[in-house]
Amino acid sequence: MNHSDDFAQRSAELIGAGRYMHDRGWVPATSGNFSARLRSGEIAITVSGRHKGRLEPNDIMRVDLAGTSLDGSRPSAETLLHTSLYQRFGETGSVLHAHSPGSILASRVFPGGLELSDHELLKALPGITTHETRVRIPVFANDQDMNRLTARVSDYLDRQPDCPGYVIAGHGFYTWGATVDDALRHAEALEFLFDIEVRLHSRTQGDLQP
Ligand SMILES: CSCCC(=O)C(=O)COP(=O)(O)O
Ligand SMILES: [Zn+2]
Repeated sequence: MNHSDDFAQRSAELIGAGRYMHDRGWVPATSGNFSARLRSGEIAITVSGRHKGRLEPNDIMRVDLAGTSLDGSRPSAETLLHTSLYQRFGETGSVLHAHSPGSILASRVFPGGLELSDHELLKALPGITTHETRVRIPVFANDQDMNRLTARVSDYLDRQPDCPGYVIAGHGFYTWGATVDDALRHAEALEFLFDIEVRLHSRTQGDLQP
C-alpha cells in the first residue's frame, strides 16, 4: 500500500469512528479529537475545531511525531497528548479523545481516579483475560497548558505503563490501541464502565441518605 492509500484508509477509519462516537453523544459541539499512526511514521489527526461527527477527508491532516503540521492546516489543540502516546508506545496505532458524559461524571464523582474491578467487560481492554483484575484509571486536573498537561500524563505513564486510558476532569477521556477499531473498543468499554461506576456510586449514596 502506498503512503497516500494508507492516509486515505486511516482517514476513513477516523471519520467512521467520529460518526460512531457522535451518534452516542461522546463528542458534542466539535469536541474530541482522533488520530492514527501512518506507515510513514507520521500521524493522521483531526484538524482543530471541526465537527467530529461530520468529518470529511479534508478534516484529517498530517503531523510529525513532535506534533508539527506537515500540510499547513492547524492540528487539534490537543495534538501533544496524542503524539506523546505514539512516542511512548511503539505499538499504539490510534488515539481517541471524547468528551463523553460518563467520563465527565466519573471525574466529578471520583476526582482521585477510578478503580475498575470485577467487571467482565474489563476483558475488552488490552492484555486482560479475567474479571478478577484491578484497572486504575487516573483523573488529571484539566489544564489549558498542553505542555504541562502532557508532562503530568507522561509522568504518570512512566510509573503505570499498562494504563489503558485516562480522564481529564470536567473535560473527557483518552484511550488508545493498536488500530482505530481497537481504540474504539477501548473507548466503548471505558465509557460503559464509567457509567456503571457512577450509577453504583449514586445508588450507594442514595442508600446512605436518611
Ligand atoms: C469545543 S471543545 C474544546 C476543545 C477540546 O477540548 C477538544 O477536544 C476539541 O479540540 P480540537 O482542537 O481538537 O478540535
Ligand atoms: Zn478535549
